[in-house]
Formats: sequence, structure tokens, C-alpha cells
Amino acid sequence: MAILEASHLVKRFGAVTAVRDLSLTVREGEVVGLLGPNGAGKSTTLHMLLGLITPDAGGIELFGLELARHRTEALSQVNFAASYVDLPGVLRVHEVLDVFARLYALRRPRERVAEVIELFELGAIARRRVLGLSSGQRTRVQLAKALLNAPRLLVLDEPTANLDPDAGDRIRGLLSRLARENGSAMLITSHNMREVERMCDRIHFMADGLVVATGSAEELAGRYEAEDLEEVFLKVARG
Ligand SMILES: Nc1ncnc2c1ncn2[C@@H]1O[C@H](COP(=O)(O)OP(=O)(O)OP(=O)(O)O)[C@@H](O)[C@H]1O
Repeated sequence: MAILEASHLVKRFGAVTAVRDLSLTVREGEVVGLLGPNGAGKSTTLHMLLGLITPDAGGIELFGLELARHRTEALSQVNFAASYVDLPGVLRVHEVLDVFARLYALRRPRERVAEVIELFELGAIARRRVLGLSSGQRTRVQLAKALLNAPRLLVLDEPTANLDPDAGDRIRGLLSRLARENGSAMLITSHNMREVERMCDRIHFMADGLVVATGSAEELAGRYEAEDLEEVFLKVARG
């Protein structure tokens, strides 16, 4: 079943067409990568899929519901994390999670907050203010917040940007485990090709506002006669 179906999306910012005629799907339980060079239109695409900005043309269906007409219901089953979205710095980690648990109107907010604190090993920093956390710790808090409502679709914009290799590796392992155990679908942007090879079942390659290639890392490597995804990326990006 398609968790997400976007068809023929267009988004312009003045004279710039950031996304032109973009279609993509994410199926149940799938981890899908959205790749492409800087300025290809990845973040703009994610922001349309999350209802943060409105497409100039095209349609978005989440769980079979048209986003434009069933916004609240569709988005209640989605969550998002990105390194560029700040958390309220003066709050303590557990307070941030409490606030979001209530915003999401969870039925058992306290229990769920305790669960994600354990899942992301946040116990030792739960009483610390967000302001003083390292970027790796902040990423874990961001992801814990994004998992609070047990989303059927988790959208991650460069989830491991700013992380050292060890922290990045731990987060990738945790996300892969979550996808396997919970069956939640994920849509991920990343500039780390090894990360995408490791995590993603399928990849949509974007260039200049369009999806120019779709397939698994192996399929794409075969199609582009490339050693690996890094080489595919260079071939796609350089036309
Ligand atoms: N709010 C905006 N106003 C004007 N132009 C914008 C806006 N948002 C994005 N753009 C432009 O749209 C194009 C696509 O940007 P977008 O951020 O979606 O690319 P991206 O693929 O996410 O890039 P990166 O890999 O650098 O994050 C770029 O040319 C960008 O300058």
C-alpha cells in the first residue's frame, strides 16, 4: 500500500522553479532516500509533503487521504526531524518531550515520553537544558520528539548532518531498527551516500526540481555502470 503518493508537484519561488513536475511514492514499511545536489529541490519537496508550504500544482496523498482536504487526519500520522529545526533551548529535554506529547494530544503522554527517553538513551540528559546539548545529543532529542506519535511516516531531512562518524553510525543503526521493528516508513534526504546505501530500500534521485532516476542502490549502480552510489551521484549531478 502507498503511504505517500505525490504526483506532478510544482513549486515556484518568484522566478525560481524549485520543483517541477515531481512524482514519488513511499510504500508501507519502506525506507526511501531522496537524493540530489544542493538546490535540487529536496527540502522544498519535503516541506510540501509535510503541508508546510503549498504546491503551485500537483497532488499529495498520505495514507490514501488527499492532504489538501484531510490535513489534520493525514498529518497526525506523520512526523519530521531536521537538524535545521531548533528545539526550545531554555526547556529541559523531558520538558520538550512533554510539550510535544501534549501538542500531539497523545493518550498516555507520560508513558510515551518515558518510552522514547529509553529508546534514544536520553535518561542521563533528560534534566539538562537543550541549549547546552551537543549536536549529537540534540539530534537524538529531535528524533525522540519525532517518534512520540509513533508516526506511520517519518520524514527526516539530513538526520545525521553535524554528527561525528560514531554518533552518525549509532543513529543510523537505531533508525534502521525502528523501521524494521515498527514497520514505519521513512523518507530521508542525505548527502552521505554510504548512509543511503545502508538504510534505504529505494532511492529517488532529484536534479533541477525533477526525479531523474528511481531504484535501489544496486539497481541504480547497474543502470549507471557505477561502482557505488557515490559514483551514481556524480554521474547524475554532472548530467
Ligand atoms: N523560500 C524560498 N525562497 C526562494 N527560493 C527558495 C526558497 N526555498 C528554496 N528556494 C530555492 O529553491 C531551490 C531548491 O532549494 P531546496 O532547498 O529545496 O534544495 P535542496 O535540494 O534541499 O538543497 P540542499 O541540498 O542544499 O539542502 C534553490 O534554488 C533554492 O534557492
